Amino acid sequence: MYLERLKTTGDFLSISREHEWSLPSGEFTLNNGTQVQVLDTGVIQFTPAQYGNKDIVLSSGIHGNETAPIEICHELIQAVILEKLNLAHRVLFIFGNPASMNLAERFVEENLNRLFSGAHSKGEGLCNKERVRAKQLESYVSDFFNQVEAGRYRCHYDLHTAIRGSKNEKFAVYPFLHGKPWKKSQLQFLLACGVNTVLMMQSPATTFSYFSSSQFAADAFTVELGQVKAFGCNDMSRFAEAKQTLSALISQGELVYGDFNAVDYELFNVHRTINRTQQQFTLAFADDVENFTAFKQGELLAIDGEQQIVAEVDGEAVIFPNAKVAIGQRAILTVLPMQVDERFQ
Ligand SMILES: O=C(O)CCC(=O)N[C@@H](CCC(=O)O)C(=O)O
Ligand SMILES: [Zn+2]
Repeated sequence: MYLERLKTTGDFLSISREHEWSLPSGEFTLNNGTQVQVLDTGVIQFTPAQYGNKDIVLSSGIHGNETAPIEICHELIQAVILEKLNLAHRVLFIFGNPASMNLAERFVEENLNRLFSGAHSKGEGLCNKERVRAKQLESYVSDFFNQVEAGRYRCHYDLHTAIRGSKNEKFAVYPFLHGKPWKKSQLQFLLACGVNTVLMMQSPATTFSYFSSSQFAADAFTVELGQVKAFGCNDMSRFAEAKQTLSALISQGELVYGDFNAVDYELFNVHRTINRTQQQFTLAFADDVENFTAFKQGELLAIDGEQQIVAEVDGEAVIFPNAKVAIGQRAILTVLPMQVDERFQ
């Protein structure tokens, strides 16, 4: 049984990577009273003996080759199990796709981060391990939030890295809130993580962060920390603030920020999503063109079959351009700068 090894090493990441798609559940209690429950491979829940009012989900490795956040979460989990970090709140850590970590790939068969909010079960006859995993992850998150009394504070930070370089190295995606106000306190939290750039989505999505935001009213974000690198090849000093702030989030009753200052942030409204619809799909710019590169109105962005897709307005900037996505999926997100206004509370 892996539990003895987990107790002595705290290395839940290695155990998860050795059990790519499932791991028998098990539990134990730390000397400080924190209950440790392994729910599945990559899924570990911590319940302090006396816990505060926050229910916190930290996920990473939803894409297997996005290693910096996996390394951060690995170290946090290890610190908790080895009792170097005392938790103040209930926390659910998720390593999303251990099998794709072992391949050093984004996914094995299908992009896990397009399979939430029930998308795992759409498309008749379609079944694969990522679909099964998405459904399981939904139920772990759902149980985690629902196991305790209603009305508690919920958050979910789904940690990723971008495929391309980015003019803004760290940025977050604020899922569509269906007209609810964006929270300044969340911008402050992200800033404390070293993330000053936030994109406001304008429509529902099948991502993990949208799932927690829409179904559980959690403060949920996709957070992009740097660029894809192999395990061990990240300059972790670039993510020190993120690790420190996440550690504080789970170990301190409340986080305290300085005054909110709009000039600290670079905010972007999502202008449109460009989907790949045809087999023949090419981007009109090179692989080293970074996220947040702005185009002039009329400049060519992509060719989708016969259709030329051009920038609609001056300053339309590209995020996550990827010509290799499956047909029907997002190939580019475009954004325009925006300011803090009355829609932020
Ligand atoms: O750099 C890229 O092309 C992708 C990085 C990544 O995985 N981003 C997430 C964003 C999810 C969201 O829109 O909230 C993804 O594409 O799944
Ligand atoms: Zn990702």
